[in-house]
Amino acid sequence: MEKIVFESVLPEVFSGSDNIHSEIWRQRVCFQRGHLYLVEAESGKGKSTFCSYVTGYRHDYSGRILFDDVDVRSYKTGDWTNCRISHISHLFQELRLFPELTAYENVDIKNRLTGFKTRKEIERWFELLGIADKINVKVGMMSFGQQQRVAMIRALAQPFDFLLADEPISHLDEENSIQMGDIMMAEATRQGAGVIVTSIGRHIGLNYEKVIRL
Ligand SMILES: Nc1ncnc2c1ncn2[C@@H]1O[C@H](COP(=O)(O)OP(=O)(O)OP(=O)(O)O)[C@@H](O)[C@H]1O
Repeated sequence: MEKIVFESVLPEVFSGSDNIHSEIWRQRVCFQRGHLYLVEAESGKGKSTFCSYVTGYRHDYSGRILFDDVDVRSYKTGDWTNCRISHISHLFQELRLFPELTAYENVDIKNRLTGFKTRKEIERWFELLGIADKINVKVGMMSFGQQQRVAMIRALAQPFDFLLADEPISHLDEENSIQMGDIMMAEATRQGAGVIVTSIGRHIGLNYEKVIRL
């Protein structure tokens, strides 16, 4: 997939509001593969809603969302499944890890769908993110910041054309944020993928090509 286009999209929840000043809602915006975007907004403006539309978990909007000129309203369940396995990866704001599985199992359960990364490569990410000692610990026993790092590793353990990172560093210190940004961009560059980071204010210091106010 080369591009994602939002055309006059407006979430139903905002349909009664005349007071919308957004560079995405009701506008035309094109996200291109291989480019890096920051979507900034205050709480409640719809960052998670935006991600849910791109990943097909929600469809409560007017307007059109196009993947390479195809309106995603025509997508069937199988199309969305294929998309999530091989084209769009999503780091959820609320992570959605399985607390009863270990950190490694959480990554492996995704990686096994495509066999994209070797165990060695995954272990290397755990090392780089400073949680190698937690690899066999149940996620329910880890801090939120540690879980955030596991969720990023899981998001990277698949092929993708676009990566959506919803508030990826909300619980990380400066050093880990930088490391997370480096790892994320290294993998995105390797795959030639587009990256869309959302932020409420504090964000990873990357060379964003476009900053969009939601
Ligand atoms: N599943 C849903 N169905 C319908 N409306 C929703 C749903 N989830 C959130 N909303 C509404 O959409 C609006 C935007 O919410 P959203 O969670 O996308 O904001 P956000 O910018 O991600 O906020 P935050 O930074 O606080 O997480 C809110 O008014 C919210 O009530």
